[in-house]
Amino acid sequence: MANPATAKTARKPLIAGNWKLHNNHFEAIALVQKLAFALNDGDFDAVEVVVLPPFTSLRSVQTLVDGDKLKIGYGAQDVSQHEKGAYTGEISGAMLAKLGCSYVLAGHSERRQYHNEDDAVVNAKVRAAFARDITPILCLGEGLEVRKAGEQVAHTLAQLDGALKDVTEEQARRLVVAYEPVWAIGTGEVATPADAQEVCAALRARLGELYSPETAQETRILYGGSVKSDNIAGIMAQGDVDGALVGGASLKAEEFVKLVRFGEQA
Ligand SMILES: O=C(CO)COP(=O)(O)O
Repeated sequence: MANPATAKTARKPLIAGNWKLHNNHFEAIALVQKLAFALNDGDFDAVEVVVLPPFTSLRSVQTLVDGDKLKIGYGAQDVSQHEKGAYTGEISGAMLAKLGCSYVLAGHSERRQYHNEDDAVVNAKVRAAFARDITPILCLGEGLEVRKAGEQVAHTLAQLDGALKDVTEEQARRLVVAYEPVWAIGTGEVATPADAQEVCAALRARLGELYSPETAQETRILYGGSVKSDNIAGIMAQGDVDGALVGGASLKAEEFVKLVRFGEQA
């Protein structure tokens, strides 16, 4: 078994901003420019920085990132499980790949809750992303009732199993997992570092069972849910937490920059 400390060092931290339903394309450009202006090469060497704007802002973000050779990555918040066809309102993996998206969220709790996405749909979306060489950020997490019942580990592991059906080991090596307890999203109710570590460690162990210990050690596992500059340091100090998936705090450039510099926060 690899030394956990060594293994963690080998995984580059990822700080991803999920903008949700915020920022038209003008606002998106302004925010990415502010981030690019404030962050330096040292930041980008230490941490991978990614933004996940709404679909309508992706083209503008692509043009800015490509034109100015910015080191900021970008991706989408959702992808259709379908390749093409009569699916009004859907966006395919091929379309996202054409826009240069490196990442796409799959199974965010807001999609599960408001769009009835179950594990089978999430699995199809994960595979649709991999089919286009886009890295899915697979979101998992329990609601408050499950947490109160102490079932958070079993619940998230079942979501992981469901989402990774027919995903190959070679694909799993590129996967990013995000543990986002639903009760901590947008509520200001952040999980304690120990809460985050408990589930992230269990997810990594399950990846080891489903694939191999090597793959489990390579996979980055993020925490998400009310991450702010004043709580990120404790969360990032955990052995199995490799980054953060950030909603509200990613909409303000100054705050997002502080998150990227999590090592400097108290
Ligand atoms: O859902 C989240 C990121 O995907 C978390 O959102 P908040 O950071 O606003 O709680």
